[in-house]
Amino acid sequence: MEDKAKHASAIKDANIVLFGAKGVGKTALTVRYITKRFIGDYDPDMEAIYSHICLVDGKQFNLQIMDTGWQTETSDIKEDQLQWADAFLIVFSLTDRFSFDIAQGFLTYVCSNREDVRTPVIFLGNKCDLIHRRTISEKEASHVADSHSCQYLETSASENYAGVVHAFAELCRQIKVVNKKKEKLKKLMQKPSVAKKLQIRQSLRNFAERTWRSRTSTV
Ligand SMILES: Nc1nc2c(ncn2[C@@H]2O[C@H](COP(=O)(O)OP(=O)(O)OP(=O)(O)O)[C@@H](O)[C@H]2O)c(=O)[nH]1
Repeated sequence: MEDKAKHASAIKDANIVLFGAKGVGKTALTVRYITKRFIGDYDPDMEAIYSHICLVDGKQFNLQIMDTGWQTETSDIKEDQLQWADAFLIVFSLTDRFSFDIAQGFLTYVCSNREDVRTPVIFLGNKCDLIHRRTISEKEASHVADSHSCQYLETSASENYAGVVHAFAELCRQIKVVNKKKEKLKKLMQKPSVAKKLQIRQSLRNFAERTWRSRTSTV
């Protein structure tokens, strides 16, 4: 019982990085999530890391949220940002097609360059309160997310605090699943019988590769 209580309150560290074009609401989302407030105007182009402790499904997460300055090119994404992250929020504005196009590029780039193929990514359409200025449909955006096997969500940093909390909570849930898988694999690798099997498999693979190379080099 005591063990269970300890387990429930164990704090997991998790780093989240937000990417997105200028003015899509990266700072508004982060500040809204942490302070519950929507302030309206923020210092543009300032990179900052915010700390926040949250509780998701009885588990505490010690979040470090990196609100990056805006980017327009995938080359603006830094290698250390990709390595640092345990999860990504790729944000665009539902009222701005240019930001959607940029976000698609980021999604492709992050999905193929993240540290681990299992690192969670959520594609996020923000400003859903601006119904009359909306230019990207839910169908179009979720199709893009599906093609990268990512979750798609819509938020309004200004009007819907619960939606913002939901987006961060979903990331925490996905991080939890990935961490569990990693731990399981680590434990498995510590078993001598499994390590032996993997070693044999690798040797066979190396042998097959060598044979294939020697055959193709004599052709
Ligand atoms: N209506 C509405 N406005 C929003 C929402 N989120 C952000 N904004 C507004 O959009 C503008 C840009 O928001 P920021 O949070 O500064 O956007 P950002 O992505 O951090 O911008 P950069 O730092 O320049 O990249 C501000 O005027 C916000 O008030 C939203 O959900 N709805």
